[in-house]
Amino acid sequence: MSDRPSTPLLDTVRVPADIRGFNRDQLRQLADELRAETVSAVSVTGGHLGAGLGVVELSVAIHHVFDTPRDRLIWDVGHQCYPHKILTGRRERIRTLRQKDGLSGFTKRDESEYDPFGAAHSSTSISAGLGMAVASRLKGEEERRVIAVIGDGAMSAGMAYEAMNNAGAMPDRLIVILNDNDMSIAPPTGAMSAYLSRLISSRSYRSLRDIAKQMARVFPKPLEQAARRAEEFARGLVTGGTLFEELGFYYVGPIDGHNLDHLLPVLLNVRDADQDGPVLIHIVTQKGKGYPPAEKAADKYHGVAKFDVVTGAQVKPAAGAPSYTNVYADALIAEAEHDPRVLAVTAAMPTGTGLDRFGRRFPDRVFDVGIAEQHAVTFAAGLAAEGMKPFATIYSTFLQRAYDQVVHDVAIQRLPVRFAIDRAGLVGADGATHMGSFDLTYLCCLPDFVVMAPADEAELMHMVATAAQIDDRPSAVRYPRGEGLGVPLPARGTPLEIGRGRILREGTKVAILALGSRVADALKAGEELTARGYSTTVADARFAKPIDADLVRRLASEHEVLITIEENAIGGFASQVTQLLCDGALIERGLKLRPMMLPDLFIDHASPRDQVEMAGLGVQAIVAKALEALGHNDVDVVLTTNSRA
Ligand SMILES: Cc1ncc(C[n+]2csc(CCOP(=O)(O)OP(=O)(O)O)c2C)c(N)n1
Ligand SMILES: CC(=O)[C@@H](O)[C@H](O)COP(=O)(O)O
Ligand SMILES: [Mg+2]
Repeated sequence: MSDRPSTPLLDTVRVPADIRGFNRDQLRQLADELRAETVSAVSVTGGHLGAGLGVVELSVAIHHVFDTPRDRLIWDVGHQCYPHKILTGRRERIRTLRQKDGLSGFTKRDESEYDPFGAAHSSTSISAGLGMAVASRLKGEEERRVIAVIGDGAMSAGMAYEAMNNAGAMPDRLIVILNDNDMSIAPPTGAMSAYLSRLISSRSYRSLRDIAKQMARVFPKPLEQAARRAEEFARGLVTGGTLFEELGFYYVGPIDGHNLDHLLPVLLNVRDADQDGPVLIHIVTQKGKGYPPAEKAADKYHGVAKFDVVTGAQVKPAAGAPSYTNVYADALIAEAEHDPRVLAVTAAMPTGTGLDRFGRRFPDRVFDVGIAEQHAVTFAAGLAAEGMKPFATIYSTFLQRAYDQVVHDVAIQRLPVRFAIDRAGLVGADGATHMGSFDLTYLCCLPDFVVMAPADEAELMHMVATAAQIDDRPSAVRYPRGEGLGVPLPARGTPLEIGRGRILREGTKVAILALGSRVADALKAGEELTARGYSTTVADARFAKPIDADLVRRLASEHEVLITIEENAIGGFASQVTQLLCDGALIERGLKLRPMMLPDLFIDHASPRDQVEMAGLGVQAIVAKALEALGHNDVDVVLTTNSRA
């Protein structure tokens, strides 16, 4: 039995086809129930709330008007899709959101036919939608609509403009709904955001009559009675070209995205018009709409922990060690106090990266460039070319988008951009799309890059100080999501010798050379192995590139088994180590080398602890790996020490 609250209309909805015959009053009631159900579900799972609350009416309206899943509906980013999931056959599982084996927090193709395109990184919807529209035309399909819903924040990214530039010159019918809530995760920045605000304030909301007039002008075949009547008034009405019209879109709006009386006729008209070319419907909504604690919060409850529905109070984690993010911010502040050239760049993630903290201390030295990772990197390259010390502070997963900029604009020119890569490794509930699995691979292959990973938060401070001093080439420090280990912190980091690791525990038979977030578990595994009679050395590599060649050679020549371990996919740290050992022929001399890394699969949402186990990188897995190398096959490792993953 489900513990979901009973809701009279929502209970009758299993799939969107069930609401196609609803009248407006029923749709309004459905929207109210859907909002309450969304709040109730997220209160027990945590997750992205504010964005979904802002598109409740839109979700109802789209599924009422369009023939989903035959018509394709793409949610940009996908973090606003919980109401959509509830309406599309996933209500029974909605309280499993973001948990192991539960529903994803984003749209996902293999989860439902109502999710025709997966997302989680922003600003992909117009491109994907255009591809689908063109495919539909080429296949000769009849009347398949494609709808892309994109937020004002996502509209700040280059990909959205690349897609509009393409779509505006194509004959294909693509319906883009710009969901403008004047929010990104933080308040939006940039000239486009200011333009949208001006567009809204210069036109205010369209009245129904205004909308009808505008539609009559835009679409030659207005189907609604209201629109037909309004057509008479519409002749000669010139609304002035918006940027979108200049790009070849039919622009409709701005309209109140919470008002079904306005949304429904507009969507119906757009659905039935036989107009060629793309349409952009500009709707204005409120992030967090209808749930007072979210409406009042500065972040509109973008992402929340579990919370009390009545008060909105979120469950606070027990006070623990400071997060890597905050330690990074403090370390950067400490560097910036000593050097006015230290600057920080974020791509729309000021809170997630800790740069809001830095910005409170140095408001003129932090740059939020919007959801624009590619630009962020090349902007930082420009700063570095002029002698500044930019810290491009970007989540590992989002830096993927800017890879050519990292290679072409930074690395080839040896520009000393400092990459502070947050959320490196396993990230938990956001799942496969947000894993920081690849940064070591994609950075360590670049000539001359310095790549560091701290074993704890004090090490992070030292690595930030090291990066601040590296003036002749690019460098990166990658660190995990969440809390540090609670070690004492200096007021300011001390620069490290580049390419030098450190021994943390001396042994004779097994050596574990660990990087970054895996060092702590490596130490526990070393303790366990030693307790079992296999004297174990544990070393912290500190640098994934350049690796400490002396240390690696020493570990390889003095031990029977050498394990490397990192929270990254193949091609990262281990690849550097094996290359060195192959060159030195140490492997041929009988070394049992066992590289441990993330497995060759995309790891879905689960708790970080579960993910470490799923990845086979926990304490038990390390111990088992060593025992297997020593010839003990099929060992079922039960830890004898206090070591836990
Ligand atoms: C490429 C990329 N960079 C950063 C993010 C992090 N991110 C997720 S949602 C979001 C804000 C999106 O704002 P908007 O599109 O307006 O949606 P809203 O939350 O306001 O509904 C950001 C920056 C991301 N998902 N993808
Ligand atoms: C949707 C999105 O991309 C962000 O909201 C992301 O989920 C934030 O992740 P953190 O919680 O790790 O900051
Ligand atoms: Mg927004």
